[in-house]
Amino acid sequence: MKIKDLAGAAFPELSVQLKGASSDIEIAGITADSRQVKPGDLFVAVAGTKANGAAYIADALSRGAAAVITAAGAEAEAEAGAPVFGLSEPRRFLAKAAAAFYGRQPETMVAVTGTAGKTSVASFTRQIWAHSGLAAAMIGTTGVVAPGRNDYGSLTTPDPVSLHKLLAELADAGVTHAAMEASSHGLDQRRLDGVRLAAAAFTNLGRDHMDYHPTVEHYMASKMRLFGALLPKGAPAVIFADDQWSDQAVAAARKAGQDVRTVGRKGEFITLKRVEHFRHKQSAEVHVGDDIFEIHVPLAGDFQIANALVAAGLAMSTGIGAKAAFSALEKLQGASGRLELVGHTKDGALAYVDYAHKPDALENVLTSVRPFTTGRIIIVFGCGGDRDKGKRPIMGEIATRLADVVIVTDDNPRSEVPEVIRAEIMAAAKGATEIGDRAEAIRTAVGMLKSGDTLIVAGKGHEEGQTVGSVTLPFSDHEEVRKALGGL
Ligand SMILES: CC(=O)N[C@H]1[C@@H](OP(=O)(O)OP(=O)(O)OC[C@H]2O[C@@H](n3ccc(=O)[nH]c3=O)[C@H](O)[C@@H]2O)O[C@H](CO)[C@@H](O)[C@@H]1O[C@H](C)C(=O)N[C@@H](C)C(=O)N[C@H](CCC(=O)O)C(=O)O
Ligand SMILES: Nc1ncnc2c1ncn2[C@@H]1O[C@H](COP(=O)(O)OP(=O)(O)OP(=O)(O)O)[C@@H](O)[C@H]1O
Ligand SMILES: N[C@H](CCC[C@H](N)C(=O)O)C(=O)O
Ligand SMILES: [Mg+2]
Repeated sequence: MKIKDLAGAAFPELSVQLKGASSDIEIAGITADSRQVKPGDLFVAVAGTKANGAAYIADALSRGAAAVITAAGAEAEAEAGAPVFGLSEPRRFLAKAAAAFYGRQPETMVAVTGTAGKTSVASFTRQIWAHSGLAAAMIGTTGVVAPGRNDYGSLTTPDPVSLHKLLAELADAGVTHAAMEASSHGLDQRRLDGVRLAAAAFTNLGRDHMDYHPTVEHYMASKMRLFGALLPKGAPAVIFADDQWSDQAVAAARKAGQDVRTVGRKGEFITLKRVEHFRHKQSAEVHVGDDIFEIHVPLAGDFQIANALVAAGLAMSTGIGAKAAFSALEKLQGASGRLELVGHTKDGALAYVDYAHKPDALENVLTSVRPFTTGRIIIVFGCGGDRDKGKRPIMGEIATRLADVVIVTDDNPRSEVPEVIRAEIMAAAKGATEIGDRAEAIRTAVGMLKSGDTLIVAGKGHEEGQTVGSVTLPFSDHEEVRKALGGL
């Protein structure tokens, strides 16, 4: 593909620089990582959190880059060898150029943002579409699920080059519908700017990623790019109505001229009237216009009703009828490691694996299991290293307030000293026990279970590794819980 065809009219800044022969430069591939450059590739230098790609232009050229895009101003300093063009938004260019280069995307794409519930909503939306016979996919924290495909994930929102390569593969394999997660990092770093969205959704906002975002307003504003910058005018914006931040999300979508569809107790598109919680399932009455539906969700946790309604809202905004959407909910499978029942003791104490690794999620999950726990709630959790340190004491406090037995352990300490992370949690977790080794912490907790108790092992969910330093050792909460239950 020629460089002039990569970004089309979207980057007049580039068009004016592409004079004469330079506009016919052939591009063999695109990358933002100089170490990945192959001869003939376009290297897009972007400024990141640790490094500035502009410092690697020489490296990219030495590996045979055919051309370079960098921040306006930085091109003057680059060594010659191939054309170097300066743009005001290299990250946006990267996303648009990757979309143009790989070309195809599933016809109907939706994206969901929010602090908690993204993976669940993306997974549920895929399941509702699939229930109606559509070739549907999901892309998110747990990976990629599509007909005949199930890949383990790494980033919640992949970088634009991997994302568009993936979307083209899915479209070529016949996938027509895809639901993806839009993380705040992804939105802020323009990873989704090349995706053609048919609808988008917002679940809620709570504390997360305060190591990356300077303020909660910046965090919310990054999320609101989904409506303000990405979703086309007039397209459906499905918004969970019962969160503290719902009004701001509605205002952002209205300002962008979108078709706002609220769901929840205060929702106008899908109105939640009544919920009954059982041990492993929930039933609810919902109204859509003048129609009344009784829905049954075979999952525990109040929050799953909220996620199910957002997913139904997205499906109903992309061609699925209300009846079909709600009947699909009866067969819903929870996303791996989201309040997932992994087993129970002989006398019926339940053991769940959950992905709560932030305060609101922990609070939600602990309050969700209280109504059906006649004995004690036992929680095993930790906090990740190289991530928001402020959430550690907050999560310590929540755990001790809402659970009866708290065991603080390790969860991906990464480059930090695990004892220090645990101490920061323990400082606000009066009466908690500290057991660094996660497998031992799980064994200890399972060994304590008595009839009526509920165990929650939180923080790692679907993860298959424990990252200590720069090494990821195989580790699965599911497996450790099963092993411990088997040994009773
Ligand atoms: C903080 C963060 O989001 N970092 C992501 C970001 O890296 P960055 O732009 O900050 O990279 P950098 O290291 O500063 O380097 C800047 C640029 O120089 C380039 N470079 C660097 C070295 C070199 O030799 N040559 C070279 O060209 C890099 O490729 C990069 O393009 O862009 C990279 C490529 O897209 C990501 O891999 C990387 O994710 C890191 C690994 C990460 O851990 N991200 C997490 C925090 C994340 O994104 N999480 C969200 C939300 C999770 C959730 O709550 O669900 C997610 O979407 O997963
Ligand atoms: N709607 C919700 N409201 C509050 N908490 C929720 C909600 N949905 C899920 N949770 C909690 O958050 C955890 C993660 O859920 P999920 O993976 O669906 O969210 P996510 O937004 O994708 O999270 P991440 O950003 O970490 O990928 C669950 O295990 C549960 O503890
Ligand atoms: N997407 C999140 C996942 C955190 C999961 C938790 N197990 C941890 O390692 O902190 C992040 O990268 O911040
Ligand atoms: Mg997720």
